[in-house]
Amino acid sequence: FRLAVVQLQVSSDKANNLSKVRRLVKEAAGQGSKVVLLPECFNSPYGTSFFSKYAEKIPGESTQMLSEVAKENKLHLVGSIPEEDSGKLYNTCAVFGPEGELILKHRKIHLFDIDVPGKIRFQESETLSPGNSLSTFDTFCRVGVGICYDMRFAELAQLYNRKCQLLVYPGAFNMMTGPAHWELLQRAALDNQMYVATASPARDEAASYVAWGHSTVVNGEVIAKAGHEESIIYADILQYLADIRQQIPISSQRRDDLYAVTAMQQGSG
Ligand SMILES: O=C(O)CCC(=O)C(=O)O
Repeated sequence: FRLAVVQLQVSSDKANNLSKVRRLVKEAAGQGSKVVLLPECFNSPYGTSFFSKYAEKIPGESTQMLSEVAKENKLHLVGSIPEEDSGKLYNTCAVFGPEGELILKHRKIHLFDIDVPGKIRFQESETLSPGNSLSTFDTFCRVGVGICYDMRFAELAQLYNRKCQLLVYPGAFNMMTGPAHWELLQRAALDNQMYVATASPARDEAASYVAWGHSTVVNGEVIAKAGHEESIIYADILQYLADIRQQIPISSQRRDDLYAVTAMQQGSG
Protein backbone atom coordinates (compact mmCIF):
# COMPACT_ATOMS: atom_id res chain seq x y z
CA PHE A 1 0.00 0.00 0.00
CA ARG A 2 1.06 3.60 -0.47
CA LEU A 3 1.97 5.74 2.53
CA ALA A 4 2.14 9.52 2.25
CA VAL A 5 3.86 11.88 4.68
CA VAL A 6 2.71 15.49 4.54
CA GLN A 7 5.43 17.92 5.62
CA LEU A 8 3.09 20.82 6.31
CA GLN A 9 4.27 24.42 6.68
CA VAL A 10 2.53 25.02 9.99
CA SER A 11 1.74 28.65 10.83
CA SER A 12 0.06 30.51 13.67
CA ASP A 13 -3.13 30.68 11.56
CA LYS A 14 -5.06 27.60 12.63
CA ALA A 15 -7.75 27.91 9.95
CA ASN A 16 -5.06 28.08 7.28
CA ASN A 17 -3.30 24.99 8.73
CA LEU A 18 -6.57 23.06 8.59
CA SER A 19 -7.47 24.09 5.06
CA LYS A 20 -3.99 23.19 3.82
CA VAL A 21 -4.33 19.75 5.39
CA ARG A 22 -7.58 19.26 3.44
CA ARG A 23 -5.88 20.18 0.19
CA LEU A 24 -2.67 18.21 0.71
CA VAL A 25 -4.39 15.04 1.91
CA LYS A 26 -6.61 15.17 -1.18
CA GLU A 27 -3.50 15.51 -3.30
CA ALA A 28 -1.92 12.50 -1.54
CA ALA A 29 -5.11 10.48 -2.05
CA GLY A 30 -4.98 11.36 -5.75
CA GLN A 31 -1.57 9.65 -5.82
CA GLY A 32 -3.09 6.45 -4.44
CA SER A 33 -2.16 6.89 -0.76
CA LYS A 34 -4.05 4.75 1.74
CA VAL A 35 -2.37 5.99 4.90
CA VAL A 36 -1.43 9.65 5.40
CA LEU A 37 0.73 10.97 8.21
CA LEU A 38 0.70 14.62 9.36
CA PRO A 39 3.30 16.43 11.49
CA GLU A 40 3.34 16.81 15.26
CA CYS A 41 0.92 19.59 16.31
CA PHE A 42 -0.20 20.21 12.73
CA ASN A 43 -2.77 22.80 13.80
CA SER A 44 -0.43 24.86 15.99
CA PRO A 45 3.09 26.29 16.11
CA TYR A 46 5.20 23.93 18.23
CA GLY A 47 6.10 25.37 21.65
CA THR A 48 4.95 25.31 25.26
CA SER A 49 3.59 28.86 24.97
CA PHE A 50 1.20 27.77 22.19
CA PHE A 51 -0.24 24.53 23.54
CA SER A 52 -2.99 25.96 25.74
CA LYS A 53 -4.11 28.47 23.11
CA TYR A 54 -4.41 25.89 20.32
CA ALA A 55 -5.56 22.93 22.45
CA GLU A 56 -8.91 21.33 21.65
CA LYS A 57 -11.02 18.57 22.98
CA ILE A 58 -11.26 15.41 20.88
CA PRO A 59 -13.61 15.53 19.06
CA GLY A 60 -13.14 19.23 18.28
CA GLU A 61 -12.59 21.46 15.28
CA SER A 62 -9.27 19.99 14.09
CA THR A 63 -10.13 16.34 14.65
CA GLN A 64 -13.58 16.84 13.09
CA MET A 65 -11.73 18.04 10.00
CA LEU A 66 -9.48 14.95 10.13
CA SER A 67 -12.52 12.71 10.35
CA GLU A 68 -14.16 14.35 7.33
CA VAL A 69 -10.98 14.30 5.27
CA ALA A 70 -10.30 10.63 6.09
CA LYS A 71 -13.85 9.77 5.00
CA GLU A 72 -13.86 11.91 1.85
CA ASN A 73 -10.60 10.36 0.69
CA LYS A 74 -11.21 6.83 2.05
CA LEU A 75 -7.92 6.50 3.90
CA HIS A 76 -6.33 6.30 7.32
CA LEU A 77 -5.24 9.70 8.59
CA VAL A 78 -2.81 10.24 11.45
CA GLY A 79 -2.11 13.62 13.03
CA SER A 80 -1.24 15.15 16.41
CA ILE A 81 -2.65 18.23 18.13
CA PRO A 82 -2.47 19.75 21.61
CA GLU A 83 -5.45 18.16 23.39
CA GLU A 84 -7.37 19.49 26.40
CA ASP A 85 -9.15 17.00 28.61
CA SER A 86 -10.45 17.57 32.15
CA GLY A 87 -8.22 20.60 32.66
CA LYS A 88 -5.04 18.85 31.51
CA LEU A 89 -3.15 19.26 28.26
CA TYR A 90 -1.67 16.40 26.22
CA ASN A 91 0.23 16.08 22.97
CA THR A 92 -2.16 13.66 21.29
CA CYS A 93 -2.07 11.82 18.00
CA ALA A 94 -5.47 10.89 16.61
CA VAL A 95 -5.98 8.20 13.98
CA PHE A 96 -9.08 8.19 11.78
CA GLY A 97 -10.22 5.39 9.47
CA PRO A 98 -11.76 5.49 5.98
CA GLU A 99 -15.29 5.80 7.36
CA GLY A 100 -14.24 8.87 9.32
CA GLU A 101 -14.22 6.90 12.57
CA LEU A 102 -11.81 7.71 15.41
CA ILE A 103 -9.66 4.59 15.77
CA LEU A 104 -7.35 5.68 18.54
CA LYS A 105 -5.76 8.51 20.47
CA HIS A 106 -2.10 8.20 21.39
CA ARG A 107 -1.01 10.65 24.06
CA LYS A 108 2.74 11.27 23.93
CA ILE A 109 4.25 8.98 26.54
CA HIS A 110 7.68 10.60 26.89
CA LEU A 111 7.57 14.36 27.34
CA PHE A 112 10.33 16.37 25.68
CA ASP A 113 12.27 17.83 28.60
CA ILE A 114 15.86 18.61 27.69
CA ASP A 115 18.44 21.16 28.76
CA VAL A 116 21.60 21.48 26.67
CA PRO A 117 23.37 24.57 28.09
CA GLY A 118 23.84 27.34 25.56
CA LYS A 119 21.93 25.43 22.90
CA ILE A 120 18.41 24.37 23.73
CA ARG A 121 16.14 24.09 26.73
CA PHE A 122 12.64 22.73 26.26
CA GLN A 123 10.31 21.53 28.99
CA GLU A 124 7.05 20.08 27.71
CA SER A 125 6.20 18.93 31.21
CA GLU A 126 5.73 22.57 32.26
CA THR A 127 2.43 22.49 30.36
CA LEU A 128 1.69 18.94 29.21
CA SER A 129 0.82 15.70 30.96
CA PRO A 130 2.08 12.36 29.63
CA GLY A 131 -0.02 9.57 28.17
CA ASN A 132 0.15 6.16 29.76
CA SER A 133 -0.43 3.62 27.04
CA LEU A 134 0.98 2.11 23.88
CA SER A 135 -1.14 2.48 20.74
CA THR A 136 -1.47 0.31 17.64
CA PHE A 137 -4.00 0.07 14.83
CA ASP A 138 -4.63 -2.21 11.88
CA THR A 139 -4.78 -1.18 8.27
CA PHE A 140 -2.90 -3.00 5.50
CA CYS A 141 -0.45 -3.91 8.24
CA ARG A 142 -0.30 -3.29 11.98
CA VAL A 143 0.95 0.17 12.85
CA GLY A 144 2.51 1.38 16.11
CA VAL A 145 2.10 5.05 17.04
CA GLY A 146 4.52 7.31 18.90
CA ILE A 147 5.12 11.06 18.96
CA CYS A 148 8.53 12.67 18.42
CA TYR A 149 10.52 12.24 21.66
CA ASP A 150 8.88 8.79 22.02
CA MET A 151 11.20 7.85 19.15
CA ARG A 152 14.23 8.01 21.43
CA PHE A 153 13.01 5.14 23.59
CA ALA A 154 14.06 1.92 21.93
CA GLU A 155 12.04 -0.16 24.37
CA LEU A 156 8.82 1.24 22.91
CA ALA A 157 9.89 0.34 19.37
CA GLN A 158 10.94 -3.12 20.56
CA LEU A 159 7.54 -3.74 22.12
CA TYR A 160 5.76 -2.55 18.97
CA ASN A 161 8.07 -4.76 16.92
CA ARG A 162 6.45 -7.90 18.34
CA LYS A 163 3.24 -7.11 16.46
CA CYS A 164 3.77 -4.19 14.05
CA GLN A 165 5.31 -3.80 10.62
CA LEU A 166 5.20 0.01 10.51
CA LEU A 167 5.88 2.67 13.14
CA VAL A 168 4.68 6.24 12.65
CA TYR A 169 5.99 9.23 14.56
CA PRO A 170 4.66 12.73 13.98
CA GLY A 171 7.69 14.71 15.14
CA ALA A 172 9.46 18.06 15.20
CA PHE A 173 13.16 17.71 15.87
CA ASN A 174 15.09 21.00 15.86
CA MET A 175 18.21 22.48 14.27
CA MET A 176 20.43 20.90 16.92
CA THR A 177 18.99 17.42 17.49
CA GLY A 178 17.68 17.10 13.92
CA PRO A 179 21.01 16.75 12.15
CA ALA A 180 22.45 14.77 15.05
CA HIS A 181 19.76 12.16 15.68
CA TRP A 182 16.62 12.33 13.50
CA GLU A 183 17.57 9.91 10.74
CA LEU A 184 19.78 7.79 12.95
CA LEU A 185 16.95 7.02 15.37
CA GLN A 186 14.64 5.95 12.56
CA ARG A 187 17.25 3.81 10.89
CA ALA A 188 18.04 2.16 14.20
CA ALA A 189 14.73 0.41 13.71
CA LEU A 190 16.72 -1.70 11.27
CA ASP A 191 17.49 -3.80 14.32
CA ASN A 192 13.78 -4.25 14.73
CA GLN A 193 13.18 -4.86 11.02
CA MET A 194 10.34 -2.43 10.60
CA TYR A 195 9.23 0.41 8.41
CA VAL A 196 9.40 3.73 10.22
CA ALA A 197 7.79 6.97 9.01
CA THR A 198 8.29 10.39 10.54
CA ALA A 199 6.39 13.59 9.70
CA SER A 200 7.91 16.96 10.59
CA PRO A 201 6.51 20.42 10.00
CA ALA A 202 8.34 22.25 7.21
CA ARG A 203 11.10 24.52 8.48
CA ASP A 204 10.16 28.08 9.41
CA GLU A 205 13.29 30.07 10.23
CA ALA A 206 11.16 32.79 11.82
CA ALA A 207 9.45 30.45 14.29
CA SER A 208 10.40 30.39 17.98
CA TYR A 209 11.13 26.67 17.57
CA VAL A 210 12.74 25.94 14.20
CA ALA A 211 11.85 22.44 13.01
CA TRP A 212 14.46 20.40 11.17
CA GLY A 213 12.03 19.13 8.51
CA HIS A 214 13.29 16.12 6.53
CA SER A 215 10.27 13.89 7.04
CA THR A 216 11.48 10.40 6.26
CA VAL A 217 10.42 6.82 5.60
CA VAL A 218 12.95 4.07 6.27
CA ASN A 219 13.05 0.31 6.21
CA GLY A 220 16.56 0.33 7.59
CA GLU A 221 17.55 2.19 4.46
CA VAL A 222 16.02 5.57 3.68
CA ILE A 223 13.32 5.02 1.04
CA ALA A 224 11.80 8.53 1.00
CA LYS A 225 13.01 11.81 2.44
CA ALA A 226 11.77 15.41 2.23
CA GLY A 227 13.91 18.52 2.20
CA HIS A 228 12.98 21.26 4.65
CA GLU A 229 10.19 22.92 2.66
CA GLU A 230 6.49 22.03 2.47
CA SER A 231 6.06 18.82 0.48
CA ILE A 232 4.53 15.36 0.37
CA ILE A 233 6.70 12.25 0.24
CA TYR A 234 5.48 8.79 -0.71
CA ALA A 235 6.61 5.27 0.07
CA ASP A 236 5.20 1.97 -1.09
CA ILE A 237 5.15 -0.49 1.78
CA LEU A 238 5.93 -3.83 0.22
CA GLN A 239 7.00 -7.41 0.78
CA TYR A 240 10.42 -6.32 2.08
CA LEU A 241 9.73 -7.01 5.74
CA ALA A 242 8.51 -10.56 5.36
CA ASP A 243 11.60 -11.30 3.33
CA ILE A 244 14.15 -9.66 5.62
CA ARG A 245 12.56 -11.10 8.76
CA GLN A 246 12.90 -14.54 7.25
CA GLN A 247 16.40 -14.04 5.86
CA ILE A 248 17.83 -12.50 9.04
CA PRO A 249 15.61 -14.14 11.68
CA ILE A 250 16.58 -12.13 14.74
CA SER A 251 13.16 -12.44 16.37
CA SER A 252 13.64 -16.17 16.86
CA GLN A 253 17.32 -15.70 17.78
CA ARG A 254 16.73 -13.43 20.78
CA ARG A 255 18.19 -14.75 24.01
CA ASP A 256 15.02 -14.58 26.08
CA ASP A 257 16.89 -16.49 28.76
CA LEU A 258 19.27 -13.53 29.20
CA TYR A 259 17.17 -10.37 28.73
CA ALA A 260 13.64 -9.13 28.19
CA VAL A 261 11.76 -5.96 27.29
CA THR A 262 8.41 -6.10 29.01
CA ALA A 263 5.36 -3.83 28.92
CA MET A 264 3.77 -3.20 32.29
CA GLN A 265 0.50 -2.46 30.48
CA GLN A 266 -0.23 -2.82 26.79
CA GLY A 267 -2.63 0.04 26.28
CA SER A 268 -4.84 0.18 23.23
CA GLY A 269 -4.48 -1.92 20.12
O1 LIG B 1 14.14 14.53 20.75
C1 LIG B 1 14.34 15.58 20.14
O2 LIG B 1 15.46 15.94 19.83
C2 LIG B 1 13.21 16.47 19.76
C3 LIG B 1 11.94 16.04 20.40
C4 LIG B 1 10.83 16.95 20.12
O3 LIG B 1 10.95 17.97 19.51
C5 LIG B 1 9.51 16.57 20.58
O4 LIG B 1 9.37 15.58 21.30
O5 LIG B 1 8.55 17.25 20.20
